[in-house]
Amino acid sequence: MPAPLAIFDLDGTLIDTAPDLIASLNHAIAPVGLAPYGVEDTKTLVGRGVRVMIERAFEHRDRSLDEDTFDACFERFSEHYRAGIPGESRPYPGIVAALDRLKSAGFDLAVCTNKRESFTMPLLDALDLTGYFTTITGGDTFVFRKPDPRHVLETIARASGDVANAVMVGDSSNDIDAGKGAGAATIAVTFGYADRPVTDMAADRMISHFDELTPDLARAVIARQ
Ligand SMILES: O=C(O)COP(=O)(O)O
Ligand SMILES: [Mg+2]
Repeated sequence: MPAPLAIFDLDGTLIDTAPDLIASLNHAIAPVGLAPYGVEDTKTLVGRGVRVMIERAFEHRDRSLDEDTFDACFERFSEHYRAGIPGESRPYPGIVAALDRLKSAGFDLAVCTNKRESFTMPLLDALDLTGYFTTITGGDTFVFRKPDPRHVLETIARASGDVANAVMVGDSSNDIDAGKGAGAATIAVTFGYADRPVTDMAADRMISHFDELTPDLARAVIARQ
């Protein structure tokens, strides 16, 4: 029987990345004359990767976006974001202790994020988190990504886990929908960038601080499946 597996979303779950995402977005859109966004806009912009974030930034300002403009914005975003890592991004309070607890209790840990690998890996490295995870999959690891359940299923497969013994921890409906669709247990965090009320996501459990994420809780949520 494979070890229990705890799978974490990244932006808004493991790491509070909002200030850096928004700063790089503003850097990317300034030359085309789009007014800057604030950190409070993260909830309506972030969650489905950089492409969608840039598309939404134009949509929200009622501006059309052609492919050349997108490419230029994407380039500017990528260069600025990568150069700034880790910037102001920090692991959420209590997450490192929670990862330590789970690991000590025999859990394997994985990351399943819609963030591209080329941003994900350096950020996890810079914050000394990489070593915790047996598997890290990003928004461009496969041809599908959350909320597609296959992103979760393939992450579990790469971690040699079992969906019946896995829990997906995330902040947005992408994470909870993908986890539930895969048949995994789900835990929603209430401190991230949810695009809709966390109470509406029907996760198996909600937590408002990582102090609540104990091996007992993770096992209980998995057992309830
Ligand atoms: O980069 C994004 O838009 C979302 O990333 P996440 O899946 O880690 O929340
Ligand atoms: Mg997230």
